[in-house]
Amino acid sequence: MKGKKRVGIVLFQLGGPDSLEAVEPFLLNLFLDPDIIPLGPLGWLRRPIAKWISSRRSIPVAKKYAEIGGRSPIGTLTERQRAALVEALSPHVDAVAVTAMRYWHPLTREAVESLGKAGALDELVLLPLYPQYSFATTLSSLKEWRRVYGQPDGGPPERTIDHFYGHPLYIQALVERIGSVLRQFADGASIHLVFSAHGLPMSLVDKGDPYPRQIEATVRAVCELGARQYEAWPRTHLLCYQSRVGPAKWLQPALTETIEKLGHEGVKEMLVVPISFVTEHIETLHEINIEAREEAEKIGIETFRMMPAVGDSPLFIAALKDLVLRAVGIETGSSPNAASIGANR
Ligand SMILES: C=CC1=C(C)c2cc3[nH]c(cc4nc(cc5[nH]c(cc1n2)c(C)c5CCC(=O)O)C(CCC(=O)O)=C4C)c(C)c3C=C
Ligand SMILES: [Fe+2]
Ligand SMILES: [Fe+2]
Repeated sequence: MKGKKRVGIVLFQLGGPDSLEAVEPFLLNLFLDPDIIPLGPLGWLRRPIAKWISSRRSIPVAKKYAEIGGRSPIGTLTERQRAALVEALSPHVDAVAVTAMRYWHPLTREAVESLGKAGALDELVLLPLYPQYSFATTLSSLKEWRRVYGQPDGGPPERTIDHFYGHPLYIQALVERIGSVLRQFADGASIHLVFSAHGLPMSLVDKGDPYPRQIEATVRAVCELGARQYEAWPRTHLLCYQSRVGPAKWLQPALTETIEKLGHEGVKEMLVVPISFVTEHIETLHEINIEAREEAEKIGIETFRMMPAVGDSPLFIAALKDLVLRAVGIETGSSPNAASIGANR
């Protein structure tokens, strides 16, 4: 009998500064990315503009990183996901998983080097850890992969998982996380569920970026499943977008406006659900858990809670495992219904 397949897995993520000194070069890498800031004919100004923005922005942003422990936890938390995924896959395939961060170490180049050291592979699975596809995240990472890795002759066949916003185990992982926080309220049904996704400039949405539609689909699926599984599932939910950068028009409504509006309506209890992230980082730990919380308190909201990210929870790792096994054509028999997975964007 043939042994297990050797499967390379590349986990793509945004990355974050691992020290306060790394904040400025991290931001420089981010603002140098034409998929984050398309400059069109002004592209030749990219470097001076990116240098200017990152040097100015690094001062307030480093203060925020200082308040959440002096670094982004995204590297450590992604490493936990990577290790848990390899372990979960071990009965089925011989997995070699590496992480390719878009703007800070381990960068894509380092991921390619690590894979090179792993020896021959039967297949390669590209798995961006962004549940919802966006030009700014998924596409940017995959383009960087192609630039750095190229298309080596005789390389293993590549399978790309470019989104998983409706995967039943991912949805279940979110519902379970929300459920665990709902229990901390006297009556879950009467609180406000506020889904908060990372924002996106309207310029990308107008170019056909499927991200907002996929976010909406995730929210719908979570609420449908939650209402079926929990008697005290909140009767009201809203979707808003956080972390706008710069003066251009972004997806609306903003998280801050939403909190303000709910406060004025007399809402006293809310649970914020970060919906586009799979680990904690500055956007959840600072923007929601510090800044939005302060805002909420000021406006009279008495109980403000945030759902912890799906992280390396067994259900989320099971979702990633299922995605990888399907990508390499292995059926385990315990997989969820194929029809509900990876619906078209
Ligand atoms: C879900 C995913 C994300 C989308 C879509 C996205 C778009 C996007 N982001 C910026 C600018 C910044 N993002 C920053 C941090 C950051 N962004 C995401 C995810 C998405 N971004 C994550 C996970 C993080 C956290 C990284 C960490 O340190 O832990 C930052 C840096 C922080 C700051 O300066 O506020 C910037 C800048 C743009 C412009 C954009 C769409 C075009
Ligand atoms: Fe971002
Ligand atoms: Fe951001």
